Amino acid sequence: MSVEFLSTEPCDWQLATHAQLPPLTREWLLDEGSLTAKLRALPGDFAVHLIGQAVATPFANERSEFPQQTHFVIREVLLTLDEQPFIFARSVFPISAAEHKNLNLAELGTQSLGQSLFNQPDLTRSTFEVTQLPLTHGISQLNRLFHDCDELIWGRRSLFETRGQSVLVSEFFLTPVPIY
Ligand SMILES: C=C(O[C@@H]1C=C(C(=O)O)C=C[C@H]1O)C(=O)O
Repeated sequence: MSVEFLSTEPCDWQLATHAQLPPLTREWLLDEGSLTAKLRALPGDFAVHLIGQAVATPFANERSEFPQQTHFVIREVLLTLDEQPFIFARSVFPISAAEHKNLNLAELGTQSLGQSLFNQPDLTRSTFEVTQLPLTHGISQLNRLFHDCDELIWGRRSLFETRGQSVLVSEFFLTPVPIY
């Protein structure tokens, strides 16, 4: 069964240290803790809505994070509070990570990827890269569809490493996140 992912175009990323981030934006984008935990601390019922998870071809600037790998799984989700989408997240990981018995990535379903990653004792995370999307980007259009709101959507990405495996996680902060 082929999956229709929502991400249809890559983003331009830059190291967070080079970006001029307003203070509240910085507080959200550069928080190194679990975004799932951060959302769960807000009012409302938290849920992960799975858009899709399948073997697929990442964008070139995602593949370049895994120079030795050739086959990948892509996972896209919406993190919601009371059914309102707060975060659109896209994760890319090699098949080897999907098959790793301790990571349980292949069976995640609507469980949060973060709950699996942040339970790993040897977890490390790279420096954040950030992006601010143009209104024409597909993810900005997604936000308009959900929230009838035009904003330059902020995103961040980082590379998690655990058990010799790597997971590239990109998270896009939709307009209910209090940074707009
Ligand atoms: C990495 C985390 O996991 C979150 C959940 C995701 C998922 O279930 O696919 C993807 C990205 C994150 O927003 C986290 O909670 O920090």
